[in-house]
Amino acid sequence: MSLSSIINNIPKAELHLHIEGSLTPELMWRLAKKHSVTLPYANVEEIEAAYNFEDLQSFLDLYYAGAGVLRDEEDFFTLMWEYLSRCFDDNIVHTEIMFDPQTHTERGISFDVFMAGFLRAMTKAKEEYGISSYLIMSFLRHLSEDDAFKTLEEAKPYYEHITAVGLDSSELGHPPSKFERVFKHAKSLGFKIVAHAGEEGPASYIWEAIELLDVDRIDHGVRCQEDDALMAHLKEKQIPLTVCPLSNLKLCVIDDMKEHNIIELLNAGLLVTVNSDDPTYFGGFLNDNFNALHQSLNLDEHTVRTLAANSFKASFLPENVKADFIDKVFNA
Ligand code: HPA
Ligand SMILES: [Zn+2]
Repeated sequence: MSLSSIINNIPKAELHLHIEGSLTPELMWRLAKKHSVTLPYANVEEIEAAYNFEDLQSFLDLYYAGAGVLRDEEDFFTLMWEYLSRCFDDNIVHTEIMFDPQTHTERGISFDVFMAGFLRAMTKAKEEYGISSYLIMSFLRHLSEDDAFKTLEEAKPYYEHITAVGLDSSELGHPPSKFERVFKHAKSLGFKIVAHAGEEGPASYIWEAIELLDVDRIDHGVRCQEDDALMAHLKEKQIPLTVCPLSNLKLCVIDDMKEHNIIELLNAGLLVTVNSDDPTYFGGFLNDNFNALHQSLNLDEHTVRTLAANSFKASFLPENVKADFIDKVFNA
């Protein structure tokens, strides 16, 4: 079997995916028409052509603008349903999905609207595809900690549907320490904790996420290699890194996929996983990320299976469920 078929056929989990970053240009166009929103593009091709980024911020500007077409429950349902259908195609059997409530509440769209749409699609995907999915509520780090506290409070009726709390958006200048109190509170409520750190920001932000936010996983984390003591700590504690290769390339964190350090991190004993981040903006879903790594770094079959097994190991699934999937990864 070719490596690409193995990539397709083995069961996988995705742990770093922003649902707003799975909005296809076609859906953006359709919803803009539906709600009479004027986009700065003449057609779908122009939307696609605009996806050339020089850094994280240049992407985030388009990403937040694009999310502006999401207005009613049906829109959020369709967004989630299209992503979960794509998971089915890629043989993703479990996914832990980030959503940015403040992107919507700031526009006057309440939790009741987007949560109803998300949860309806997630239930349907479980029934029709057998895909399990968890939600990670992410705070926007360019906003204040008070705003994050307010968001955590607004989410109260939905706590049972939210597994973890995360931190995303513009990293530089917004270190994890800015959110120490709200994450302490979220942890006391029983949420798992994740945070983007070490994507554009320095290794010290990864330390802060570990020491001040008490994270269960680091999102990205690829700059950990700049600090030997941090590498040793990540290895010893097996704190997972949810790495996103095509995202790193598109946002110029690396200049060439051949430079990607994911395999070096794996070989150094770190628990790394492969993820798509914002697939419709970065040019590929999960299997595309595996294939891009394979093309540039020449992965072997054992490495692919190890990365897929890591996706379950690093997930928030119950231990017995993880073990069953890991078994399947090595026998599929
Ligand atoms: O890669 C990312 N980094 C930070 N914030 C984000 N929000 C969506 N994607 C990202
Ligand atoms: Zn991300």
